[in-house]
Amino acid sequence: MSIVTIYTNITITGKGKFFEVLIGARPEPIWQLLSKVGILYTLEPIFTIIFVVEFFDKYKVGELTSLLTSDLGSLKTIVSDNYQETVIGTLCLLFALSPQLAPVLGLLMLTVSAVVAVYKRTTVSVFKVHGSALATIADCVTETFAAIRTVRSFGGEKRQMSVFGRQVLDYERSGMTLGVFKSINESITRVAVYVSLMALYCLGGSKVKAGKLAVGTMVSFIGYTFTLTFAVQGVVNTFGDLRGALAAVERINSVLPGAEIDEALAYALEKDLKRRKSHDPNLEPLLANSNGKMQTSSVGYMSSLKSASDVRKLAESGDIHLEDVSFSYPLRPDVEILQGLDLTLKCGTVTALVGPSGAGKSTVVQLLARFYEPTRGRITVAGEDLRSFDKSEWARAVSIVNQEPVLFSVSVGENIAYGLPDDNVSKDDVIKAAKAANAHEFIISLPQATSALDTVSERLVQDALTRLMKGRTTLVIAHRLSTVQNADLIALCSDGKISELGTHSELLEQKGLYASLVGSQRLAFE
Ligand SMILES: Nc1ncnc2c1ncn2[C@@H]1O[C@H](COP(=O)(O)OP(=O)(O)OP(=O)(O)O)[C@@H](O)[C@H]1O
Repeated sequence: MSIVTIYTNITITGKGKFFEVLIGARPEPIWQLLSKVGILYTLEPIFTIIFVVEFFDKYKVGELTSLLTSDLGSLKTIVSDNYQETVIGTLCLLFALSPQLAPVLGLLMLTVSAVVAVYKRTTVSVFKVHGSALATIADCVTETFAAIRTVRSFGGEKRQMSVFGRQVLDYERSGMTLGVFKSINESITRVAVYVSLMALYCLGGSKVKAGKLAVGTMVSFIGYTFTLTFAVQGVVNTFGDLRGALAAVERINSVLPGAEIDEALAYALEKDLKRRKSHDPNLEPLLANSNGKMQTSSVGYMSSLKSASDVRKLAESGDIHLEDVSFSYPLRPDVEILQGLDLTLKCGTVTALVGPSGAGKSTVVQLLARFYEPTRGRITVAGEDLRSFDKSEWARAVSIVNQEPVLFSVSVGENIAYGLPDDNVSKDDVIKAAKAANAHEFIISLPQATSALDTVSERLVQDALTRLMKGRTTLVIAHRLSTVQNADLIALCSDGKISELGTHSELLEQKGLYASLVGSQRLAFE
């Protein structure tokens, strides 16, 4: 009687790439056969299967068959994480099981390999397009959230949504194309397998009939061919995809309940989208769930918001008051950044806001731009509470010029168009805006590169700003004394309040914090 034990010692540190399979010819002692059949190894990373065989009796076909049949299951389980290795390992065992059926198996392998090779060649570009479509979506999302303040200050939400929607549609299209390729590959492969199966039945059947092959051997042969080449592949792939998708859904679900919806902004966007006559197909997938109904809960209040023309009129004619404004950031509700701040920005004048680092100057700007609402107190424009203004319209009335401007990864022209109110901005509008910013000459000298904007003379930018500020209500936050001292009014912010107010000379005379900032050169000519 044969007593054969197989010890498997498997080390997997990655996917195997190079295999050398030694296949022995029968009949010969089992340990020799197994040592030749079973040594699979990869050079890098290491994938080694070592069979240690204890052999006490002579080799018998039937026992070998049952041994392979019973132990192959565990071997399959062990290596099933690595599909390629599974196939190659299984093939070795199948060759050992029945060299008579090997030609059919070879045919199957050749056909499948050819299909896979052709498929891989033809789908490289499809995969690339699909991958880059996904990367583009990721870039767009990263860029949008990194520059969310710029997006909001220009009222660019709809534009970003449209760009995102277009990219999602591109991704969907490339996914469909890829799906077609995958289906064709799957179909051809399956046809190859079924044809091979028929051939196996014919060939194997004739050998069984002639008494040259055991029925069990043939059944095992066919069974393993299918189980290991397709079922395992299909199940592993499907469950892999499903697991990934479920994990993603779980992550999304863990984030969504904590997200707060800015209802005023959501309402303004929906209203804006409805008002536009032009139909943007890129936005459709993103709005598919709204069914044309407002999603916001306070529609009554929202629909009483001031119209575009009212907002513009009030912004152009009225003073802006911050009245007893207190504010804490949502993530730090216990820290009050502004504590009853009062400030008036006179219509058409320049107010400079100065103060120590962390005093809350940028926070004031963010409240004025309505990135946040005051926790207490209110901001009024010409006596009207800012909360009664449509957020999108207010974004159009307010411009924020950052010290470090954000540029989106589109052309210079598209970056300029971002700040213009209409969706269909003409080239002339862009040129006009570029001229107003003293940037036209410089831009037309550029080959394509936006990064060279660093070389624009700061003087030119300053001149353009000075010109554009005329007649506009302006709040300047600056550390440059020349900018500050020319302002109509200087407000010093400290401890969340305005503690000093006046012109440059008045504040110097007060000999307070402003005078000491100037004295210590924290406000300085540069
Ligand atoms: N998003 C935020 N969440 C929580 N705290 C914030 C946030 N943004 C700013 N802060 C905190 O609010 C305080 C005021 O910040 P702010 O940027 O308004 O000061 P600043 O006067 O403009 O300072 P600087 O001159 O250094 O720019 C700081 O302590 C800052 O850490």
